[in-house]
Amino acid sequence: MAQTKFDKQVENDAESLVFGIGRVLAGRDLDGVKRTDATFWRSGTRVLPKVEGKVRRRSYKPGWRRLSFRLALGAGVAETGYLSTRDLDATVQTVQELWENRETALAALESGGIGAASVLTVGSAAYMVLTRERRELMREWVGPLHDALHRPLGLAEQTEPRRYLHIPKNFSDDDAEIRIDLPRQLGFSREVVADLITQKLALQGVTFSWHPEGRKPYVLVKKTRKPPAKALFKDPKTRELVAKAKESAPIIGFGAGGGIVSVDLDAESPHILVNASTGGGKSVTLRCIASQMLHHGSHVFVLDTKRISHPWARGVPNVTYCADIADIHDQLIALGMEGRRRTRVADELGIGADPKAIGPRLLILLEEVNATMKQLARYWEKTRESGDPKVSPAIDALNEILYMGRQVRLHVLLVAQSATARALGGPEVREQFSTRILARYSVNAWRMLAPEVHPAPKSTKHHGRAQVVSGGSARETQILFFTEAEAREWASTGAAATGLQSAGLPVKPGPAVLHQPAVPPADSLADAWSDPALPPATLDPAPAADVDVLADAWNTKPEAPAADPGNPAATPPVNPAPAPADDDQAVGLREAHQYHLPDITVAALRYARANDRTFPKPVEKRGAELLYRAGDLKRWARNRPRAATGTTDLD
Ligand SMILES: Nc1ncnc2c1ncn2[C@@H]1O[C@H](COP(=O)(O)OP(=O)(O)OP(=O)(O)O)[C@@H](O)[C@H]1O
Repeated sequence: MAQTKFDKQVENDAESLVFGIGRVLAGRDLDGVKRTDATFWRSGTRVLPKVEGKVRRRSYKPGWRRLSFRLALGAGVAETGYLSTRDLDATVQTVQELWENRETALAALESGGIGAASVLTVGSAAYMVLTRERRELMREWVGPLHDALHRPLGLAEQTEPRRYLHIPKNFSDDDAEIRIDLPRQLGFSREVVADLITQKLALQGVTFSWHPEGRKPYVLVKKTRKPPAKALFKDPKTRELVAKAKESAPIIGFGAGGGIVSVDLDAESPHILVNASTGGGKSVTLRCIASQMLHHGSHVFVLDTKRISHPWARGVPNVTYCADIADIHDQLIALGMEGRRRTRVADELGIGADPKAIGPRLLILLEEVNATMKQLARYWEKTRESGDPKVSPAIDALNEILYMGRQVRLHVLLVAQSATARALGGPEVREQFSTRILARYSVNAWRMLAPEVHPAPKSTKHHGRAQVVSGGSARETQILFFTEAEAREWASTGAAATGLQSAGLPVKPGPAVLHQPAVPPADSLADAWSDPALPPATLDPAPAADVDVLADAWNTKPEAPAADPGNPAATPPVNPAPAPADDDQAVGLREAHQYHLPDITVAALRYARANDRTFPKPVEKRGAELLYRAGDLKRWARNRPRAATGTTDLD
């Protein structure tokens, strides 16, 4: 008897059902297409020939895992259904009650929902924070390595990267070990694979040990050429090397194999940028460079709005410590003037002149540039008068100094945290720092500050470990560590102590007192280092071309009207708050307390005189009593580490 259409349909459906159940139990794709070489017991490693379209990750899973998942899902659905049908009356009654009290139910759901949503949000935020590093590792390193490596290794693109790339979160640490599982066939080129791993993970000084034997071949990657774990100044050999280093090329630290890492401020890079997140070793780096330069007779200007960044430097000869924003403002302007004077001197001396004829090397340590720039802008906003330029002349001066050539022996060591690095913005400003020291940096900070080195080497948390970027390459460096006492001792000895370069110079130049007159005050830097044969420095502002680069970057003020360089008379006046006339009075400590520093007791002044190295030097004597310049005492009070007395108020 002929088969009816209905019979055929039943037969087909039964057949499909049997096949479907078979596929479910075998853990195969339900549409029956075999896409990968996965079996019931083994995961897949490649897509089968002639398979088209996207192959999902689940197609690589072994059959038994897919079966377990399906059984668990089915059991869950069945259990829920069973519970609700077991007592049908109760289920119906519950639904009816909910419907009758739908307002209350909705209100309960609403508040419950808000609670659940809050818990979910907090949970998600915590999850995001806790897994941030892991996600960054996958996004920045494991994923890109897989993209580059799967083909040379003969693996399918869809292979789960974590299945064969075992890369620890801290893979750039000295003792980290990277393991990469290899296909059994070994039909790949070791050179190509090793090269790709080194490049994609930005590894330096690593060796590969191949293990092709057995069922699970793999390669291990370990760092073998690494910088020393510590670089301490107290080590006699290190001290000897430091003593031999040139003034223009202080030792920054030691690289792979113990090689010296230094930067020649005359030949390579007049200014250095230090970027690190908090605790990344910024102060230690600055201490290391500044103390070595002081040892050779350089003069250092610490501009520190944080006030306590460099306690070791307070009172050291040739160090001017400015913690108060008014003094930082004045000092930057004086340094700008000095830079201009030096440019003229260099011009007059011509090529081949002794660079020392220009004056001692000057190093500006600018701490936390982001905060400092904001404070300078606010200070100028408060003090400027009508007719003054809108942009802070101190910011202009810094900008100008950054653009001065290395011949003027004026160097800036600038500290920025990563947020500030973004704010540095324009490539013009960044280019002035051809050497950049980065430690504990984010991928974004690296992209911002060292885009020429790609991919960014992974940052490590090893104390004192940094990347010194210059000339288009990055050197992993263990920064030379001076304790505060060592830095102080080293800075106070050598040329600084013999006065080799300080002859005829004020040990601690006073603040620049900037007023309307065209000639700088007697105690300004410009005067102190001026060659009498040269015309006095005038208060011309920064060249118009460079006026707003930093100001823009830190979003301070609109562009200042351009000054006419050929016409000093047209120069906009630079007009910070004039120093009160009585600042020049010579006063004893009691008078100082009575008339100038009422918040500091006479006893405290006496104590400071005996114990504080930064206490001003007396200028006169009245009988047995030592007298001090009132302005010096006030400046000292403003710049003390924590004292608020006399501090410039920006609010
Ligand atoms: N080169 C180094 N060698 C050994 N230890 C170091 C080195 N650099 C930094 N450290 C350690 O890290 C700590 C933090 O360093 P440092 O104070 O310089 O960081 P920072 O970036 O200035 O921090 P903050 O942002 O809080 O001012 C130091 O106290 C020291 O213990």
